[in-house]
Amino acid sequence: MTSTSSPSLRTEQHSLIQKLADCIEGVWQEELELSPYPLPEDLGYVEGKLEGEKLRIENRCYQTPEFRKIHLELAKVGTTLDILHCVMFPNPNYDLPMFGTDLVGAKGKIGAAIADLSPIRQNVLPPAYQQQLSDLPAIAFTHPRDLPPWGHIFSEFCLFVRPDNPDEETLFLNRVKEYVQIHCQQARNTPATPELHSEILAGQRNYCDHQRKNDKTRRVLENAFGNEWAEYYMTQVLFDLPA
Ligand SMILES: C=CC1=C(C)C(=O)N/C1=C\C1=NC(=C\c2[nH]c(/C=C3\NC(=O)C(CC)=C3C)c(C)c2CCC(=O)O)/C(CCC(=O)O)=C1C
Repeated sequence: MTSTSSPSLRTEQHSLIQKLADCIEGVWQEELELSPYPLPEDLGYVEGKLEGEKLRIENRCYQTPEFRKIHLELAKVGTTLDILHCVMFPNPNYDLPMFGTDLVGAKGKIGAAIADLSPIRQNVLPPAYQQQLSDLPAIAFTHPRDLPPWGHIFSEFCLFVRPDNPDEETLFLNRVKEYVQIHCQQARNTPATPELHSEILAGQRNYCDHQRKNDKTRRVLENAFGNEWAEYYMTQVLFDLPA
C-alpha cells in the first residue's frame, strides 16, 4: 500500500486524472465497506526503467463483501504520459457487471478516456443496470473513438472519447461518477447467487482474457519492465482472476 505520508502520484498528473481518482475513491468511501486488499510483493509503488523512459506506478487496492478486488492504479511514463486505470472485480457469488475505466493523457491533453459497466453473463447487463443507464441523458462528445477488435466486451453504454475541452472533461468525469454510484448502490442491493458462481467466474475470465489483448498497455509495461514482468503484471495484477 502507498504510505499515506507521501503525496499521491495524482498531484503530478493531468487535472482530469487527479479529479477522477479523487472522485472514484470518494464514492467508494461513501458507498462501500472498504477493507485493504493484500497486493503481491508490496506493489503499492513500483518504478521501472529499461531503454524507455521511467515508469512510476502507484496502486491502491481494496475489497468489500460484494467486490473481490477494487483497484485504482495511477502511472506516469517519464514526464509526459499520465495514466489512470481502475477495475472493480465483483465477488463471483454476486451477479454484477465489471466496472472499468482508463484515462491516458500526454502533454496536457487526455487522448483516451474510456469507462464502462461491462456485462459478464449472457452478454447483457442486469435489468436494473439497463434501466438506470438508459435513463441517463446521452452525451454528444465531439470526438468519440473506435473500440479495438477486443472491445466487444464493452456494453452499449461504453464511453470511449478524446475529450475536446474542459467542459467535455467535466461531462466525462460526472458520467463516470454516476456509473460508479449506480454500481455501488446496485451491488449493495444485489443478493448473493452462489449457484451462478462458475458462470460468473467464466464471464470475468472472458473479460480479463480480452483486456489482456490490449497491446497499448502491454507495450508501455514491456518498455519499462521487460516482457516477462509485463506478462506477469497484466495477468496477475491488472486482470487477475481468483484461484
Ligand atoms: C475499461 C477499459 C480499460 C481498462 C480497465 C484498461 O486497463 N484499459 C482499458 C481500455 C483501453 N485502453 C486503451 C488504450 C491505452 N492504454 C494505455 C496504457 C495503459 N492503460 C493502463 O491501464 C495501463 C496500466 C496502468 C497502461 C500502461 C495506452 C498508452 C493506451 C493508448 C492511448 C490512446 O490510444 O490514446 C484503449 C484503446 C486501445 C486501442 O485503441 O487499441 C482501450 C479500449
